[in-house]
Amino acid sequence: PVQRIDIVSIFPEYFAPLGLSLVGKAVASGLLAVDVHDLRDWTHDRHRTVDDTPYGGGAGMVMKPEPWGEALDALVDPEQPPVLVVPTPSGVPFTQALAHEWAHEPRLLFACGRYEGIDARVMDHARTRMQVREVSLGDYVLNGGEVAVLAMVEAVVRLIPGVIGNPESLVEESYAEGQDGLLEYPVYTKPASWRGLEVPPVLLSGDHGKVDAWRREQSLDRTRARRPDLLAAEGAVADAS
Ligand SMILES: Nc1c(O)cccc1[N+](=O)[O-]
Repeated sequence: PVQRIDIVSIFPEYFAPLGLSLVGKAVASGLLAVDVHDLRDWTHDRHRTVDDTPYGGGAGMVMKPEPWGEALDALVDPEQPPVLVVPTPSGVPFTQALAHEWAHEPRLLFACGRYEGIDARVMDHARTRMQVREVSLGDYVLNGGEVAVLAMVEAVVRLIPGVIGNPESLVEESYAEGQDGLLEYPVYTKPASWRGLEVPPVLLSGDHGKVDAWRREQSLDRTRARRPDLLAAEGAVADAS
């Protein structure tokens, strides 16, 4: 499983929360090392410049290749190169399957770029010495990759055996799926009545068959309403079988 995660960003303070969460516990228990680096440590000019205007024109700024090249030179061990993960809106979708895949990698290096992106030659050059994964968390505009890296690091680290107390190996688990690719059903706990709102009586019936049936119906209703795309995939499987 993952033993070492490096994160490079011009906002290293963004990753302070990692020390609090389950990631912090995993690091404290020696399960893995997580190191955050300031990209500007690999600049040499007075203003510690990391970006410049785009060739070909256009708005915004692009991250210069030199600092990234030097950062990767410093952080990549040729004997055990990491998977380089670059969050970008132009990436392939990040999925639970990818989280599982990366949880098996001994080393991961997350490169946080600004929205307009990192000079493409950085990824091209990196591909000569490590696997490079350009991934997107979703189709919305962020100002940089830091938020995406926080999400991806959590998704990956929680899968490492021993991190959330699950001694077994990387158990295959679905993402939002309650069962069979459907969304989770609604959940309830005490009190049975709250502000005039009652817990669905079936859940208090003690009839596990009825509870299971009710939950499946709820999952189906929710999936139809919120994620018809999952049903299409489900349907496709049904058709194929
Ligand atoms: N969407 C977005 C962005 O706008 C900037 C950096 C990373 C991402 N992303 O991973 O989805």
